[in-house]
Amino acid sequence: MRPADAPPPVLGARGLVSRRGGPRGLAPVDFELHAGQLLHVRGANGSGKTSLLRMLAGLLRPLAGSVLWHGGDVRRAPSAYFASMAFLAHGNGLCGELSAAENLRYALHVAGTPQPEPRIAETLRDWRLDGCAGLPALRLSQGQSRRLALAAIVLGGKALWLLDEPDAGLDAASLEQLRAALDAHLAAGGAAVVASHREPGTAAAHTQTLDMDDYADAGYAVAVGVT
Ligand SMILES: Nc1ncnc2c1ncn2[C@@H]1O[C@H](COP(=O)(O)OP(=O)(O)OP(=O)(O)O)[C@@H](O)[C@H]1O
Repeated sequence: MRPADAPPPVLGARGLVSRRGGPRGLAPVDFELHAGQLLHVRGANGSGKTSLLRMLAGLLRPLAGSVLWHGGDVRRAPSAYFASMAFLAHGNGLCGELSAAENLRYALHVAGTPQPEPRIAETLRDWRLDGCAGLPALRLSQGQSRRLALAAIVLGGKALWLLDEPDAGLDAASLEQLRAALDAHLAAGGAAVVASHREPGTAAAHTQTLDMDDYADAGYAVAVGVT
């Protein structure tokens, strides 16, 4: 049980039910995520991982339940929540005609987190995109596009990352870059929800697991891991 003076979780789901359900129907999801923690959402294709992330991102209205941000229902103070959150969907949200560097600047501007040019150049280097910074995004490979979208999330510096299969299409070096970015984000007090068929590779002490298959079998959600 949490001590009375402990801060509430940064993110929580209480009885959250997707109107899409999974293969076994509708079951409520509950979890609590504190600063410095990552929730790994795993499960079979169609088990509801994307639907859960879309509900957390405010893009899919739940059938029941609520999303809590610092203990308060996000519907009561949506601006504070959306200003603190970055969502990476299956698509990368790139503009094909703009160059990789222009896409990065544009994404940061739209997120309200513009960054100085040296930091943009440094991040492009970190993600091994400096060689294609001037290329139109439509010429980027699948993995390069994913890396660019991830670079925007990292550089944006939001407190909460919601990442739907961020590792899709990434090579070994980029997977390592993603793991390091997640570690740094958690170490800085950030939180993340990551849907993936792979283990995120973050320290066990900072990682919870929500298995959508278990919850589909049992009829309710289970979150295990750190307390
Ligand atoms: N746009 C939609 N309209 C209606 N049902 C949908 C829609 N998108 C997904 N579903 C259904 O919702 C359920 C959960 O799908 P979801 O995409 O959340 O699963 P997932 O666990 O992310 O799968 P995957 O691992 O294949 O990405 C599935 O039964 C799917 O058919």
